[in-house]
Amino acid sequence: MIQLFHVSKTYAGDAPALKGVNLEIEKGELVFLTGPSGAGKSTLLRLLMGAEAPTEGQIVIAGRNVARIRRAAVPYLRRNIGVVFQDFKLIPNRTAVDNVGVSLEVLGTSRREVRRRASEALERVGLGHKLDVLPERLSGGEQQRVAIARAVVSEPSVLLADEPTGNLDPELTLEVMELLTDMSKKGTTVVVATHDHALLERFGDRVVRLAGGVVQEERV
Ligand SMILES: Nc1ncnc2c1ncn2[C@@H]1O[C@H](COP(=O)(O)OP(=O)(O)OP(=O)(O)O)[C@@H](O)[C@H]1O
Repeated sequence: MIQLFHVSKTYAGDAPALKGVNLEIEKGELVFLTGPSGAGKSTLLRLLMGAEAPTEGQIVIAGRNVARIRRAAVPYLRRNIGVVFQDFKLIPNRTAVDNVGVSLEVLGTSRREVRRRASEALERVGLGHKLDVLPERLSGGEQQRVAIARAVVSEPSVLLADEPTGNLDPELTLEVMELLTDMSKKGTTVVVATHDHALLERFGDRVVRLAGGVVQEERV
């Protein structure tokens, strides 16, 4: 599902953030990306989502080369790759269902269809009873689940998450991880960057450790 061939990324004037990374991730795998601060985890996720291009190498997602980002590839990436970040920023004056619908609206889906699919996505994350609630009335874990629903509403084949449980207490962390595990079991390829060793111990089928931009160790 995801293949990286000799991928390097150098920001102007700096030492490389990634150096010759080779990686293959199968459909439905749940992969943790870990390593010390500055190791290149976020850089790797940004390359996968097409937010940046690698300096060298090829990145193939679902058979499509995304390394050379052209405008034409952006809608394809939006549909096929869902993204969740630690500072997931919901729109404060829009309800849960409207927050989730945003990514469909930009794809030109009709209003009725947006509502139907956004409601379904919220049901999947256990928030079917909070469709019309504003973010400020939701707990931290519920807000994070809305962000996950927003990331998966277009049924992407790949879900990328950067420290998705960084702001959550242990109980909510568990809740979010169980949700991500469940999605991978249903066929979504999930890549999670995290520093949290407890998560790796408990959920990590596969751990890719980065240090200084190089893949150091892999546990499968
Ligand atoms: N936009 C940028 N411009 C210049 N250098 C950058 C940029 N983004 C990242 N870097 C550099 O690339 C290297 C890797 O950073 P990256 O954010 O990928 O690490 P990380 O493993 O995600 O770290 P953390 O765990 O702290 O989030 C660092 O040396 C960082 O300073």
